[in-house]
Amino acid sequence: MVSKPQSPPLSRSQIRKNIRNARKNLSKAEQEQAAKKIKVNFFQHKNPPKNARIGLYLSNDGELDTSNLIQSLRKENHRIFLPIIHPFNGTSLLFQRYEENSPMTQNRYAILEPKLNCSHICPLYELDYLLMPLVAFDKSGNRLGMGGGYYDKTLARYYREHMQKPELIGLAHDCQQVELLPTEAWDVPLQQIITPRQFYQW
Ligand SMILES: Nc1nc2c(c(=O)[nH]1)N(C=O)[C@@H](CNc1ccc(C(=O)N[C@@H](CCC(=O)O)C(=O)O)cc1)CN2
Ligand SMILES: Nc1ncnc2c1ncn2[C@@H]1O[C@H](COP(=O)(O)OP(=O)(O)OP(=O)(O)O)[C@@H](O)[C@H]1O
Repeated sequence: MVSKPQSPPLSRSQIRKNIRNARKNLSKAEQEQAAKKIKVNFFQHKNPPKNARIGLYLSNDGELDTSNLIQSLRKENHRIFLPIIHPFNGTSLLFQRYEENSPMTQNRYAILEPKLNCSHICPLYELDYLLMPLVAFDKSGNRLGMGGGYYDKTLARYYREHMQKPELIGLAHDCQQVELLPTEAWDVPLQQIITPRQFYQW
């Protein structure tokens, strides 16, 4: 039998482009549904410790909307932290407390982040969970991000020093799953991924 010619595997940048388009094409109604389901799914599978410290993100570029989840976590007295692009090295992330009245500013990608206040920064190893944005994920928990390497660089430094906390959890739409991602040495795989439909754990 003649086997079908295989198309070459897509590159990281091609996958990034395709999946960014797919999630940007989700309708407003689909985004709202997804935001509600992710909240339900989170509390179904995770039982945060009392007054947990949770790293999160504010959605951009069709990412899964975290606003419902943030509201519910706050109601239960958990503490939310958002990424700030490091003011000195510009290549890694700091996590700063995000409250309802926190002063905010736009970063270089026009994403809102808390205005730097060193006394509100939480060291990574004191976060219980880090809920991370991603562009694509595969069946092994590999993660492809926006291409800045911010999370990879932040976690690489951290991983050399600490191992236990935080739990690394990706949040994504179901359409962001791909069969196999081409990986790089610096990629930090996720331990769990929550989508509106599924909970994956490795
Ligand atoms: N919501 C959210 N916040 C986040 C991240 C994220 O992925 N999502 N990040 C995760 O690391 C960091 C920011 N990383 C980003 C990297 C690239 C682009 C981006 O839009 N790039 C443009 C080109 C921008 C330019 O250079 O002008 C593009 O690719 O179209 C956005 C965020 C920190 N905060
Ligand atoms: N631990 C690291 N040390 C040094 N450079 C790194 C490290 N991690 C990533 N990089 C650099 O960052 C660049 C972007 O990496 P990559 O494409 O994996 O980012 P990403 O995972 O898509 O983005 P992000 O983590 O911000 O969501 C790469 O070209 C790589 O050279």
